[in-house]
Amino acid sequence: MTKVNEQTSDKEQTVFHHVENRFQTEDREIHIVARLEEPLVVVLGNVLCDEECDELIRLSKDNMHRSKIGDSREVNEIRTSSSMFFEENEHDILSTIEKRVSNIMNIPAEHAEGLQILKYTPGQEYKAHFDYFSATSKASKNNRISTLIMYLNEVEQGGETFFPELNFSVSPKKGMAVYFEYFYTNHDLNERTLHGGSPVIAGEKWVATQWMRRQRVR
Ligand SMILES: O=C(O)CCC(=O)C(=O)O
Ligand SMILES: [Fe+2]
Repeated sequence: MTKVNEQTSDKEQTVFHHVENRFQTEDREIHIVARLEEPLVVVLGNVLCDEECDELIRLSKDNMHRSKIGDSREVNEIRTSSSMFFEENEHDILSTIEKRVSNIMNIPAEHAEGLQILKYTPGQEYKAHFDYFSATSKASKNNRISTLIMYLNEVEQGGETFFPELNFSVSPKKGMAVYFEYFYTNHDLNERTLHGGSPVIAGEKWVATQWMRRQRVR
């Protein structure tokens, strides 16, 4: 009993500081649709307008490559989708979105990796994984601390973002997003952010993923 009490009073610090049902970024009102407290997972609405979603897909369409993961950058069966990264501010629309995402995640844009676009066709998936790098990898010196996955289209069937340790999944909905963070001192909490993309059953699935690093990257 005492132990449980100790744990609740030692609630971990979070970076995401929005508590209202709706909050304002420089250019857009964002809606909080659902939240889980520890680890913090927040479902957000009204993150991108339809035109921004369409434009991100249009701009990346011709540059999609079979996804590579990890330090070795090898093609791996863990992720069967196609992907690409934008360079920072490569297009006007990116700087707008970059600022908004930085507001939402409450981390300066200098900590942001290039926005990643992922495309899944039927049968393609992203098996359960962590977004942070393992302590033994070079990249962990400036590790990722939080993720925002933005849904760019309506998926006919399948393609949920699932969190197996939390018994929780988010169905893709155009313009919405899911946020989570994993820099907690309690490593069990970080490990509970295990997540993946379920196989798409019908239609295509497009997402834009923003990862934030602990220190600046530019
Ligand atoms: O496609 C999804 O729902 C998950 C994507 C993901 O986990 C990632 O980009 O790190
Ligand atoms: Fe991920």
